[in-house]
Amino acid sequence: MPLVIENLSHRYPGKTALADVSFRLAPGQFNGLLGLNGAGKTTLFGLATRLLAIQRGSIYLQGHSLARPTMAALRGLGVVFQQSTLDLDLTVQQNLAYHASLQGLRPSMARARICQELARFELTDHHNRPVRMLNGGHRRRVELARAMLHQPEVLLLDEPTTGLDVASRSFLVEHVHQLCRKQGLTVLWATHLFDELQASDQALVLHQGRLLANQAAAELIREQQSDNLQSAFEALTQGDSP
Ligand SMILES: Nc1ncnc2c1ncn2[C@@H]1O[C@H](COP(=O)(O)OP(=O)(O)OP(=O)(O)O)[C@@H](O)[C@H]1O
Repeated sequence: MPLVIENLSHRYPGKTALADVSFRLAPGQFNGLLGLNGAGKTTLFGLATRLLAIQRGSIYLQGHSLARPTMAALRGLGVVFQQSTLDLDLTVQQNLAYHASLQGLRPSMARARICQELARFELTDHHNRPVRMLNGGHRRRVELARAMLHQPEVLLLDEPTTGLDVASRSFLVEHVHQLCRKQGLTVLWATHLFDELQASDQALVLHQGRLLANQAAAELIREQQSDNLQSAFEALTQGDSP
């Protein structure tokens, strides 16, 4: 299994952010991590990317525990954080080349991979422009291209479409779904925008630190006797509120 989370709990001073969360992601699956502000999504991402130390529970990346990860296991992970981490003064190409060198890609391999990802995200014409000159949608595409450079098997994205217009949002949603279908990429996509999930995507509902559902979006809608994912989510989480 690409990513397994077992009995994960996390507490900040005075606040439980995650309470006994367990799930496993199947290969090639698009998983929407659905939760309102404060549900615990970013905390979960922080633990999976080792920005936060695991207090209780376990995370396995392709069978390797994150408590003692190998370099090979860590290379299986790509991440797009909520806040952009691009260098605005560097060009698109320079941002990607820097990341490729951090990932230890040989220069010839790095050039080839950068070309492929620029083409995939329709950025080739922008490769020489400083990131500062790109619009928000194109900047997000650069971050995705960068996250895919080392060909990870698992991609984590924390609310990647926040603040983007409709066209940019659907470009990203469609391209990441294609990566799952065509390349077998496993995706965990945190969002509170319900239309970003397709019927066959897995919907993981996180509410007040607890995982309330983990099933196909269509199944969740049926089970909650709702017309769409948003009302299914509301039915599920309202029933759970204190
Ligand atoms: N450093 C911190 N110290 C104390 N409490 C925190 C800290 N970081 C997060 N929290 C709290 O933990 C809970 C979960 O936060 P988290 O950021 O993981 O949620 P989220 O689902 O990512 O929300 P958002 O969409 O707003 O980023 C929230 O109640 C938040 O206020």
